[in-house]
Amino acid sequence: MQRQLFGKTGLRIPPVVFGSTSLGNLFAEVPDEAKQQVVAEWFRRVEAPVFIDSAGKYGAGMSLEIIGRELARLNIDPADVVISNKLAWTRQPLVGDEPTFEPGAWFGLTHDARQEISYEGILRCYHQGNELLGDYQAGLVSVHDPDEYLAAAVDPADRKQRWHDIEEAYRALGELRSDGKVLGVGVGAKDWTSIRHVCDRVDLDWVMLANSLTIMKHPPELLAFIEQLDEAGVGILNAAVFNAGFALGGKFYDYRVVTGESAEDRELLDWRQRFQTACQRFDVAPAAACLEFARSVPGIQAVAISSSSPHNIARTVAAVDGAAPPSFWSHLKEMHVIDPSFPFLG
Ligand SMILES: NC(=O)C1=CN([C@@H]2O[C@H](COP(=O)(O)OP(=O)(O)OC[C@H]3O[C@@H](n4cnc5c(N)ncnc54)[C@H](O)[C@@H]3O)[C@@H](O)[C@H]2O)C=CC1
Ligand SMILES: Cc1ncc2c(c1O)C(=O)OC2
Repeated sequence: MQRQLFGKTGLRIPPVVFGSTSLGNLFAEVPDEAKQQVVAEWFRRVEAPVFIDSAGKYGAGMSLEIIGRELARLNIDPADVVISNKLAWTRQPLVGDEPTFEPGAWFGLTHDARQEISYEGILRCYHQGNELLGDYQAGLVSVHDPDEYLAAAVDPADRKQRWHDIEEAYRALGELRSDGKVLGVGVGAKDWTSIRHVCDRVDLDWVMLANSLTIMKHPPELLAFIEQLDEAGVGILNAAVFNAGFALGGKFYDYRVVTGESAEDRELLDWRQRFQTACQRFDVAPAAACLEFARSVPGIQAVAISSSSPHNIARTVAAVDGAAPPSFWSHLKEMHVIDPSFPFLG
């Protein structure tokens, strides 16, 4: 498993990094036992230092808390782990029965979360994250989902204010970097055009794309942006490369349920059918195809995968080093399962 230099962070990272939404009960309450096994599997399947992606939002701090607890239980040396914490939400006491943020997404939470994007707010996210991590610390930090923060603007003046908040948050993160507290500053978002906007205004070391460059979706404009990032020496993590599980048969596509009722949904289901048929014909595991595709564009150093079950981690990690035959990729292009003009693979 070949490690690569990660943007301007100075870190050498493995081709697979571990996402941790499931430790925060995204879409389902995962038993604590399974979470313990998931963290242990990370260290069994990838040579240290292992790279973990988390966020204060994941389970309103639950994901960070469990990471800290399990690393300590496994006696992991802090030098053997890199934790990337996406900042924007702080843990708050739970008032009432249900958390108020992202209803329907998180299950079995003990806390609520509040969005805090500003100079002071982002520092609160950072410090609280390190408290939740206990003996460990975030070595990388980013602003989480600036796309959603901007999309919530009610008018142009509000949007301008929100950009100001984001820039102030980055001013604070830049200080953490120049003080030597963190190794790099980045961004994590599902709308890659918002990442491009941030890159135009802020000096980033790395970015995390989510739901954006996948076997299902790979617009040429994004490929051009990735090339630009690569030339500028900005690191790239590719996340949610199964489009939140949809490509593998899950019911969520980019974190919304596909019911099959709209024309768009029918197209998605039709795509999946054609993808699965091709995988069967060439005897390629769908997850392996998604992972190879997600790493095929130069400039991407790693994919972020998350798992609610400890059982598929070994398989997923093994798949990252595998390669499907070129004939499989040309077939996907011929069948328009992937864009025939995609310049890599096959
Ligand atoms: N805004 C941001 O910055 C975002 C960051 N992320 C990061 O990326 C990570 C991965 O995203 P996910 O939400 O997990 O989306 P994903 O596209 O990786 O899909 C995950 C789903 O696929 C399943 N799965 C994983 N490996 C499998 C296998 N080998 N066989 C069958 N099923 C398998 C998982 O159990 C889960 O249901 C997150 O944990 C997070 O760290 C994800 C989304 C947004
Ligand atoms: C809004 C939202 N939905 C799902 C996910 C994230 C997110 O920010 C994330 O970072 O990982 C999965």
